[in-house]
Amino acid sequence: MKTILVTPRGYAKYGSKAGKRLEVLGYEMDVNHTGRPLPKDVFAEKAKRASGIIAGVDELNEELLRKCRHLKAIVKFGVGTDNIDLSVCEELGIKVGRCIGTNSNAVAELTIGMMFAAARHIVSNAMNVKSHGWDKPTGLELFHKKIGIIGFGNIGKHVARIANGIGMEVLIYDMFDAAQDVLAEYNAKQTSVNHILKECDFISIHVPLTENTKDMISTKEFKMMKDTAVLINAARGGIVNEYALYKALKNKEIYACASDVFTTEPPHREPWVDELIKMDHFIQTAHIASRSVESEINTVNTATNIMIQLLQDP
Ligand SMILES: NC(=O)c1ccc[n+]([C@@H]2O[C@H](COP(=O)([O-])OP(=O)(O)OC[C@H]3O[C@@H](n4cnc5c(N)ncnc54)[C@H](O)[C@@H]3O)[C@@H](O)[C@H]2O)c1
Ligand SMILES: O=C(O)[C@H](O)[C@H](O)COP(=O)(O)O
Repeated sequence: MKTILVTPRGYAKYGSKAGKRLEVLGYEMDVNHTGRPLPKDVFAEKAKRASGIIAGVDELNEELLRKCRHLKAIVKFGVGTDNIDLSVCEELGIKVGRCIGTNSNAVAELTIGMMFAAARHIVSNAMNVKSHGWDKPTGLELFHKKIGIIGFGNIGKHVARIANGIGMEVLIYDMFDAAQDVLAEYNAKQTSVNHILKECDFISIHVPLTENTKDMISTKEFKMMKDTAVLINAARGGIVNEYALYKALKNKEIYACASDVFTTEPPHREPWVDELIKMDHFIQTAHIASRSVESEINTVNTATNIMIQLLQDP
């Protein structure tokens, strides 16, 4: 029997009907119902037997891919494929699909939520009240402030749309120039990364993790930012150099940062990482940006359609 390995929790929750469409085509569904990512060794054993994998952030590196002798297709339950060695997939003829746009509004809404939370100390103040305090910190408003969006793809555009509604001035940077009508639609001005770093009050990262974007925001870039700047990273760990971020926050070079991602997830508990995570002007969430009911249902359907298409392609 040919098997489709499915690891994401969203698929286990909402995918039983969609999974039947693959069963009708003769595939057995091996769905991870644990609610947690599979341990690496368990994932590897299951992957080696699979014809298709609907994967979350599970690592599909060269060593494992070369052992997956039955594997025809991988569908990323989301968009970021930095966990999959794409060049080895190409060499081995393993097709790779991703669910473009299905989670982009979910990520944009979390991004905007983090901007408000970081600017108004919502998390640290709620924690203070939970431990019987009644501190009253003063924060910053978003209205009439400049937001710099680095990466103007599906998520960046949703962030721009919401930021417009809040009354922010929207500046964008992308490696590809946006067309004038698209800029007009999002009421956005195209500029350079350096201009965004120097001039923006809120800076939000929405590029993929690649060799070009690793450490895109590090010591030099923090020095360029305003000391009132708020940085949001709901893209990938490693695009913002976390040690440089720790130094910048410790030295009050920026106002605050909120991050949904970390280079290693969960973060390795080194002393400086613990110190960073405890800082009042730093918010860390556990890579939850894509996890809304709406986004997970959308992604289940799209991932299933793509898997069927890839398995049927000659
Ligand atoms: N936190 C989460 O749960 C979560 C969820 C979804 C996506 N993401 C991350 O967000 C990223 C963006 O997602 P998306 O759906 O908007 O993807 P997308 O492909 O629609 O947009 C990415 C944009 O980045 C631009 N880009 C790529 N490299 C660049 C560079 N070096 N400099 C400037 N621009 C560059 C591309 O041209 C593109 O416009 C994903 O790759 C993923 O890593 C995170
Ligand atoms: O790139 C994405 O779409 C998401 O960051 C990623 O896939 C989240 O994966 P999850 O932890 O929800 O499996």
